[in-house]
Amino acid sequence: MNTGVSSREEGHTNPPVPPERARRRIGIMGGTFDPIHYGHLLAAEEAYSAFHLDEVIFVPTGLPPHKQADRVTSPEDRYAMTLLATLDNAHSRVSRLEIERRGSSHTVDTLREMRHWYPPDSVEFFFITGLDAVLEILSWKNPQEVSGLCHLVAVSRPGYNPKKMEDLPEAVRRAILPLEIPLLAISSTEIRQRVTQGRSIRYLVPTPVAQYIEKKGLYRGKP
Ligand SMILES: Nc1ncnc2c1ncn2[C@@H]1O[C@H](COP(=O)(O)OP(=O)(O)OP(=O)(O)O)[C@@H](O)[C@H]1O
Ligand SMILES: O=C(O)c1ccc[n+]([C@@H]2O[C@H](COP(=O)([O-])O)[C@@H](O)[C@H]2O)c1
Repeated sequence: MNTGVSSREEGHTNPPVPPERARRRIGIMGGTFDPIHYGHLLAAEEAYSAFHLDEVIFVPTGLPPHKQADRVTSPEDRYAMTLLATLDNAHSRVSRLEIERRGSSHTVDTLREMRHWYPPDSVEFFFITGLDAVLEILSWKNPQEVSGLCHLVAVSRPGYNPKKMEDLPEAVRRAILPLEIPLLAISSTEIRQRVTQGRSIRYLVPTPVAQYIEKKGLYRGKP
């Protein structure tokens, strides 16, 4: 037991007391996840390691602001697939925050709400997005406030040029942490198309997600 008494007085060497971590570092991986795939999972895991995060919270959107609501799979199915994909990862969890909130799922509202889950100034948020999403951030609700509430981890994604981030306003750029990850040219669109065409999605999504899609008959009739 560490009594706080120095090792010399106790006659043996105490292990060094690790310095207190000032603030918890929480990754937030937001997405429509229709369905979740290895591109999402790799982005979250790479951010977890690169920024020494304590955990990553996956937040499936309720109503994705920039996607046509009637073409998106039900929030409950997307939530279930996100859970299945992350169950084997002890530092990941999935939040129902956005799927239980009414109206469009805006990141600023999520960050404002999540701040109140923790004591004031005890947490730092790392919102994890693909480069494609970060380059669109000026079309989000209150992008400058978003940039003030979190670090924006911009992970590389095939087909998007990181130099384009230089065109964003300084207030947003300040919040961005670019992160190069192994490029995976996987998108949910392509997975949906493959299922519709009866092609394999093995090795693009975790097996339990592929099984869920099959069992529920998702994407069979829509590209
Ligand atoms: N292959 C990938 N590599 C890196 N980031 C990705 C990848 N796929 C998606 N992301 C990022 O994950 C987040 C959630 O993405 P989303 O759920 O919209 O998936 P998507 O594959 O882009 O979907 P869709 O094809 O339906 O538009 C976004 O920030 C997106 O940029
Ligand atoms: O806040 C906004 O207005 C906003 C607009 C577009 C996208 N986002 C968020 O960006 C994340 C990726 O979105 P998407 O549509 O690529 O799945 C997801 O968490 C969305 O809620 C947020």
